Amino acid sequence: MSWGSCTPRVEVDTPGAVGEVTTGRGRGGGGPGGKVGGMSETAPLVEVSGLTKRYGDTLAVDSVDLLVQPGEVYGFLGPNGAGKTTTLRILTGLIAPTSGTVRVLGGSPGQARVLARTGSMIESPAFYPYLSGLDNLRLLAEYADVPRARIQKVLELVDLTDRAQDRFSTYSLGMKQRLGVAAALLKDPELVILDEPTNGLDPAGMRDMRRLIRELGSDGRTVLLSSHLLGEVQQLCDRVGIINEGRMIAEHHVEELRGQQELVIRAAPSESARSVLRGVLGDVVHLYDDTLRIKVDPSRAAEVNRVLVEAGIAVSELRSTERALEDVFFELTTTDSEEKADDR
Ligand SMILES: Nc1ncnc2c1ncn2[C@@H]1O[C@H](COP(=O)(O)OP(=O)(O)OP(=O)(O)O)[C@@H](O)[C@H]1O
Repeated sequence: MSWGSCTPRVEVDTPGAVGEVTTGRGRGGGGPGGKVGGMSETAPLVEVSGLTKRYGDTLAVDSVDLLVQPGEVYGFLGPNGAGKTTTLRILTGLIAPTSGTVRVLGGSPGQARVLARTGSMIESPAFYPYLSGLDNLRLLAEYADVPRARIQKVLELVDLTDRAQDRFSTYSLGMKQRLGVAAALLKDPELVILDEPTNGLDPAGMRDMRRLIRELGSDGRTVLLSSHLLGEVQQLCDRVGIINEGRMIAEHHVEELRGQQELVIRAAPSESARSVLRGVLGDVVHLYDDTLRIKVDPSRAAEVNRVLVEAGIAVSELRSTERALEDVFFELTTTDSEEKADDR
């Protein structure tokens, strides 16, 4: 867990790693009259270019580019081990990248003036178990020079006021996570970075956390969160970056991803149908089990039907569908989608 500048217990595997990771290229960084480091109001809050992190032979993050714009809720989506936490740890100054350019709020990650405007929860919250939630927050507030009145405010925000006097060790996982978010919000940050905030929570805990994140987003704050849950990102985020094996494989508005329509066809023999349609439409045609999925405008349904019928193929079903983010992710992270057809 990281609180940016207000934690006494940050996890740093490269001491002094912060601050020296930018080249000063910064699209939003150089001009006068901005918020932090001369950053203008409309400049991206997070700018990452060619970010790479290597651990020995493991390439945890591989040439990642990422822009997070002010006021958006950005979802960083990927399976376990994709490189999400490593990227977020770099953005919060906990570790240094091997190479690449990183600017956060117009400055370098980990710079005091950047940390003062960033709240983060990376991995599991780490609090003193024998202290109450309130006392844990008091310690952090003192460390970060935050007025005590703010503590009550953040406890209300995360709906923990009633349990604030109880020991941290008695909290449920959901409450622990919410206290983590409360700590991240202590400094009233412009940018909130949350690593898998619903991880390990039961359905009620997930619901509460999502509600909280929505509130943060609608409050004008910029939120960057990671998740391996497609539905979650779909519900919460404006834009999503999809990362797999360290590489960013797509970055889209959620609506763009979800909104892409396709035709779903059942036809026999299905292999022949795929060959015929690929001959006409190219590699937008995919066969999963015995179902063909074609990424074309649904208005081409009649044409597709005619092509198949003229080739002597019997069409038993032809409909258009909006792709779920899950389908998009599956496709993007599958090198040969037909080989993996059995998984569907
Ligand atoms: N300190 C480290 N030393 C060696 N390898 C590491 C270290 N931290 C991460 N890795 C490796 O880097 C890769 C990316 O890990 P990372 O934790 O960033 O993935 P993730 O997308 O956050 O996964 P998860 O959802 O499981 O947390 C993995 O192969 C991981 O084993």
